Amino acid sequence: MAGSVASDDQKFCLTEVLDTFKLCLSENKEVYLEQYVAGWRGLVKFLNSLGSVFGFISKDAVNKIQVLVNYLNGENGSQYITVQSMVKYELDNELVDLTKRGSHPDSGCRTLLRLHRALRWLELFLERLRTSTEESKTSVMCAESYNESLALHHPWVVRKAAGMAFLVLPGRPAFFEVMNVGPPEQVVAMLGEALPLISEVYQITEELYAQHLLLDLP
Ligand SMILES: CCCCCCCCCCCCC/C=C/[C@@H](O)[C@H](COP(=O)(O)O)NC(=O)CCCCCCCCCCCCCCC
Repeated sequence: MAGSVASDDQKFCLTEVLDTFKLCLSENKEVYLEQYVAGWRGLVKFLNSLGSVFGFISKDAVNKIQVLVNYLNGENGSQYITVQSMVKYELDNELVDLTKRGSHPDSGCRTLLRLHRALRWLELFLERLRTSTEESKTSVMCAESYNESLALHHPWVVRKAAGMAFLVLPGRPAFFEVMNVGPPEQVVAMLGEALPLISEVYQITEELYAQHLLLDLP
């Protein structure tokens, strides 16, 4: 729809954001960095619309998005078209700190890894939302998803702050409202379509990182 592209600030619709992740996959199953980053941008916008308590989370996400955008727009941008090409380029040219942060503290590989771990949180959370009932609490679904994913990589103080932020998440009805997808049945249907793609992007990245022993980059 032309209208939805024209204005960036119009009412948020989560369907469009999740659709961005569909565009991430190339024919031979490589992950386009530009679309991946665009997906995260949309999610951050959504997060911001939930209130300023989430500011410390969106700020970190924005920083990481910016690091990747800078690579994409930089002089070696053509090496950053896909996550696969980025990994190859950075490893071949020794641009990644593998054991301890040193001369390459903000490599594309380590930066993307943080978002990749957050994508797992998203997958778990959306699956819980999809199968939730009217009685389900967003704060609980969010905390459970976080504990199973990102929390495993966060120090105590970050886990504590995150846990406190989750408590002020809007309840399920208001949350669905902000998603702006339509009635609950439509939300469930949309999530059912979006989740397999998010999952695939996650899986492909996970395997790539595992293959190159990059899953614990500092
Ligand atoms: C809907 C509620 C959203 C809750 C978001 C859950 C994720 C909680 C993450 C808490 C991160 C706290 C900020 C600090 C992070 C950093 O320490 C840490 C490590 O980085 P470093 O190695 O460079 O130090 N950074 C990270 O792990 C990256 C975090 C990126 C989080 C992005 C979250 C975007 C959330 C988008 C919400 C969209 C929800 C849509 C659902 C319908």
